[in-house]
Amino acid sequence: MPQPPQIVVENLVKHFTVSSGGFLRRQSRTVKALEGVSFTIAPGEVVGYIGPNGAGKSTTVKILSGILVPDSGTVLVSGRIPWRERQSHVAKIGVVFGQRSQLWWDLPVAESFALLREIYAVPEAQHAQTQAALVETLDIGSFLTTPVRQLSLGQRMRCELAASLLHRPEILFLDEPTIGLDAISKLAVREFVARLAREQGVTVLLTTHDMDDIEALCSRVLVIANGHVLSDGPLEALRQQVSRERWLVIETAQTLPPLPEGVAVLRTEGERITLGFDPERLAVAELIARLSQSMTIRDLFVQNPPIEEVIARFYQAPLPTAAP
Ligand SMILES: Nc1ncnc2c1ncn2[C@@H]1O[C@H](COP(=O)(O)OP(=O)(O)OP(=O)(O)O)[C@@H](O)[C@H]1O
Repeated sequence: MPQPPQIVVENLVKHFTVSSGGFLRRQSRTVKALEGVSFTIAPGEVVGYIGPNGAGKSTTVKILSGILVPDSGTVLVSGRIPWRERQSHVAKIGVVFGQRSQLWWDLPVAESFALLREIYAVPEAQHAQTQAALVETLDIGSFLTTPVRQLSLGQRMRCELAASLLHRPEILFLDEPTIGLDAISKLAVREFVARLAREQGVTVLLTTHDMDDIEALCSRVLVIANGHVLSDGPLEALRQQVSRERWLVIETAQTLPPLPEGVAVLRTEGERITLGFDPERLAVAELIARLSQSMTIRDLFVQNPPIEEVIARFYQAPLPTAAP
């Protein structure tokens, strides 16, 4: 039986009024950050929340975590209205904003952790146990006594993750958790989040511009643009919605013969040529056979277009017109 949703968002609307101009010619305009956003998330799901800059992602996360109040619409997180029941709500959620720190800049990491224990009123024994487990899995033991401002970004992000989980939340909101990290730190963060969801059933809503984060972690992706949800489903479904195109990459020292209709050269790098084609119009075996008739191919492989390209095309597609 499907589980009842843990997060229910219905018709969320949030507008901001921003003033511009000088003291005398002051003007104000309305920024429509969210224009009727709805979705549900089941317990234990790991959902990617993606969209171009300014789409409304952070605004959604701020409302879900009780920081912002929407103009209209309803939100229930484990049956709670986040901005009404803020205290009991924050005790059950963890939040990491990659661009901001929840740690005290001048204090050693361990002291920040101790302060968080007090803020969340976590019993000492439970705190010690959770902290020990987090220190081990995130490998942050060697800099617990270092002031936060002296940590590298990768070290700090691992501490942020630990800080957000010390009170054992059932839901984790991650806003750009891998931004600016090197490849190894990104992998460490991804692996940690995957384990958290798998082993402890923590629900994760992950906002990111990094498609590798999405591919590594999310069984489902919500796409938002201009305050509207444009798509909701597995990444593969999104790919198919945008294009059936596949790529044939060939290596050859020769020049290409005239190509069959519907096949295009996408890029040429030295002796490596990437062709785009629609497998429903022309089967890959047929394409290879036709090319091989008039040239020698040294190596070849077929691949899907990188997900970044798929998403970029999706963002460029015409947006639904807003209701007047
Ligand atoms: N406090 C605010 N005051 C005025 N406008 C705001 C405020 N917060 C957000 N906005 C505007 O609302 C829109 C949505 O912003 P939001 O931060 O939710 O986007 P985002 O999808 O998180 O973008 P990014 O990927 O760039 O982080 C933007 O146009 C932004 O400028």
